[in-house]
Amino acid sequence: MTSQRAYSALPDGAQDIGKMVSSASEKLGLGDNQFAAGGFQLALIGGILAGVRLLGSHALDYIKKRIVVTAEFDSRDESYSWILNWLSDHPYAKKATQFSVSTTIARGAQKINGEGGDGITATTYFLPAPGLHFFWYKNRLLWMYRERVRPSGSTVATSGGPAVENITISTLGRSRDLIQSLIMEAQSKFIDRDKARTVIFAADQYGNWRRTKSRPKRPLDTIVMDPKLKNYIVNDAKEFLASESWYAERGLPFRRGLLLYGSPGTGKTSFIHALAGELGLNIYVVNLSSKTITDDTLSELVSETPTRCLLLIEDVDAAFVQRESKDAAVGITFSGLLNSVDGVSAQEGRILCMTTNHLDRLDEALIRPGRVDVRARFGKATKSQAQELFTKFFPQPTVTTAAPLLDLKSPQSTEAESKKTLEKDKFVTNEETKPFLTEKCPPEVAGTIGGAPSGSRLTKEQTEVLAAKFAEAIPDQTYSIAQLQGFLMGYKKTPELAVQHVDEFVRRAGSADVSGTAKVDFIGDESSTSADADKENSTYWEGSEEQERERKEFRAEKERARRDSMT
Ligand SMILES: Nc1ncnc2c1ncn2[C@@H]1O[C@H](COP(=O)(O)OP(=O)(O)OP(=O)(O)O)[C@@H](O)[C@H]1O
Repeated sequence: MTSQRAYSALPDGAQDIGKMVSSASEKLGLGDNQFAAGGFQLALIGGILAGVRLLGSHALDYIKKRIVVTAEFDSRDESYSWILNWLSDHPYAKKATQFSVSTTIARGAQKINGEGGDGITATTYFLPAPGLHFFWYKNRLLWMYRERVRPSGSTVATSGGPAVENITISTLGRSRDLIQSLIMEAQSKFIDRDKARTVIFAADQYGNWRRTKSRPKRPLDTIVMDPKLKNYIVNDAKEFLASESWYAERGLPFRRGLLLYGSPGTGKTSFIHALAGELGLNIYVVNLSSKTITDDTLSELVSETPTRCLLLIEDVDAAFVQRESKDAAVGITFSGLLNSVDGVSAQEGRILCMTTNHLDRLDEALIRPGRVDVRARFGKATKSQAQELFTKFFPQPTVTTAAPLLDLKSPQSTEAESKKTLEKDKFVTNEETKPFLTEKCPPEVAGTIGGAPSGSRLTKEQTEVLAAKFAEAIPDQTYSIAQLQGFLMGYKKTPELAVQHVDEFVRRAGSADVSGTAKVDFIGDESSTSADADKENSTYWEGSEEQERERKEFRAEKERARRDSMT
């Protein structure tokens, strides 16, 4: 009775609940025990109120779903970058009083640097700060909520990683069309941004792909190499990308493997960049020597590459040389690598490009047909390639009248003249050019080899004469293109001086320790490869016999060591 009286102070609805609870406790025979009855009643009231609240929030949720459309974006997903990029361009972001300033468009662990700008300072993005924002889109009011949350759980991808961000964009109504069109617009704006560029992704320490930079697409014709080999690889890759159904009909995994091998500085990486540009693919780079990469992260990374991309593993031999030298910190195993590149989770439609300076150090299993379909050897510059490099380095002029060539026979006048030119144009020199020039170099100019400024003062014919002289002085297949380019960098505006000093460069390089670089490489031609291609059902651009013999000896030695260790 006491408790019934106490309920009279409560509002009508709650009084009724109180009375019902009280009579229930009496029916249960708890009325005499004040403590038991009180506890029971409190528990029952709490339960009923929680139920009412739950029902209320469900009802609210239900109503919200009927009248509000919401899209959610998670910073771990690519779509988050589309939205941030879109928002940074929206008039609201430009006048929002609560905004965050960023030089990157970050999506969780992945950062998209503010590319562009003036090339010195990064582009700055102004974004609505975390919290609630209202803005207009196509004459409709939208609201956005941006928040930062700590990732829950500890998957490989998120453990210890930075905070995750969420954005929700909502509007009144029942149709998704408006928000969908916003998303499509954001996506195409984002894609357009990268159309003329090759985007490079690398694995970060959390096992996520992280966008590291984007570069203007490198034109294929800036790569000096055997044109037959160049065309072969490009056409092969194009044909591959267009043959998805052919692979599907035969039940073959839709993947292609490419191995580029040869001395350092012969253009393997540069060619891959140009190839990616030509195919319109982005590059995903894996560094096997990285201490944070394990079999699991590699497999996860490979499976997370997009369906069309170029997966690049540079210096593929390096990780396993370190492994053999018992560097316990290297977390990748050879079988882990094999499983990742051709395991079930490996993405379809990707071109795997591997590079190495030491073909002979690669395990046969890694480069067997199916994993590597095309092998291409990159050799030292032939005379004609040296000539081509020279003409590409000093681009064809727009001038039609011949300028007087600098007097090559009068070193004093040419040195003085070149100094004058160089005052305006500082540059770095490599070892070969040090004796002549010691200035600082501007960043590489995209689209030209090495960065020689366009609009030379010489005519095409004059440049060609100099190029022929340059090639004459360069011994065949002795220097890498990078070495020759390094030398030419010292004479960005004075091709005559380059020709004047080329003999000295050759003499110096000859007297320096160039063991290993003086060895003659060659780029095989198509005819010399057909036998191997038939034999191994794969297209090979083979190296010299000597290299092949070295490889066989190396394999035999490895086999002997394996057998010895078993006995
Ligand atoms: N064949 C080439 N055509 C045009 N440029 C080249 C060529 N070879 C080298 N270079 C230039 O030399 C530099 C180094 O080239 P690159 O990194 O592509 O060589 P690499 O063969 O991948 O070397 P490494 O084996 O050491 O990685 C770049 O600036 C590139 O522009």
